[in-house]
Amino acid sequence: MGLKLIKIKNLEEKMKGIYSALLISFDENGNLDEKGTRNIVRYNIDEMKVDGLYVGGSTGENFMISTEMKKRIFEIVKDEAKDDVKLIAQVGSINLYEAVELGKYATELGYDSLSAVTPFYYKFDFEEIKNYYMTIVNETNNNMIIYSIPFLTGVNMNVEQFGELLCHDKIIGIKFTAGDFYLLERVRKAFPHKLIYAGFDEMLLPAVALGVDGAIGSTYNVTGKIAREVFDATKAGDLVTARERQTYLNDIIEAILGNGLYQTIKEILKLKGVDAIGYCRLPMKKLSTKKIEAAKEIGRNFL
Ligand SMILES: CC(=O)N[C@H](C=O)[C@@H](O)[C@H](O)[C@H](O)CO
Ligand SMILES: CC(=O)C(=O)O
Repeated sequence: MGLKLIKIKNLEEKMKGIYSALLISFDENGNLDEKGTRNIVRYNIDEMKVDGLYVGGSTGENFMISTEMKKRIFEIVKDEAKDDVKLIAQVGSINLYEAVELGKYATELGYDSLSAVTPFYYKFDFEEIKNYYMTIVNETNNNMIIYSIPFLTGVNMNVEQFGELLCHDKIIGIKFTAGDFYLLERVRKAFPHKLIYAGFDEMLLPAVALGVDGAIGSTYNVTGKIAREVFDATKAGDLVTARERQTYLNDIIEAILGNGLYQTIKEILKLKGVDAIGYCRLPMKKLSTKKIEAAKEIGRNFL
């Protein structure tokens, strides 16, 4: 094996596993609750036993906050997590200058890899998308994980296009948040040494069956241990256990989605004793008193 391949394989080994897409605590006026956010970080590491944190994702309400606040979040999460777990900083933005600035910032803080959502809103063509990733990688010299989430961005890439990005050494993987398992399998086969993370928690089992290296999800902030059971059982070929655990996980996810995704997970964290304020940023709404009660009920019943 060539030296380069060994290096890539070592990195891939280290970055595998279950990552929470980190929730951030905000107060009622949308200010960052730093102490609460630190407590969520600790809960993920100490109680959910995750292998890593994905910071600044959809779950981090990242697209609704200022550059300065994004930087502060990267800073306090690194300060709290230290080197306990792997850290991925999602820096993607349709303002490429912001993405580069954040990428440099997170790289200096010591984040293990960057990730960037495919640029969205305008219909960027593939040449533009490729230029976006190459710019971030070249300016930061950090690793990059492509964040593909077509149901929110409208950006669909095919195997050839993923391949054009993944052939770059620094582009180490994909966070694949889609239900297109044919595409997932084709990418897996074409790039056996790249990292693929499953993005939909409710479809973890089939993604692991197809050979993903890890998973990044919002619900793992509170279901991390169940996710690991699904992951391990599927890998071990124990499909009876894997399905039973995925079904249990999906009962929880269905209830959470029905009550308000991020708001409900934040309420469950509080129920679990995590001292965080736990509002979401506008325009995301507050839970009604009834829904707060329902969120607690989900936590009490399942977790
Ligand atoms: C938009 C969003 O939050 N996506 C997450 C990951 O990509 C998932 O973890 C989902 O939240 C989860 O699978 C529930 O649908
Ligand atoms: C993985 C996910 O939920 C996120 O982007 O935050």
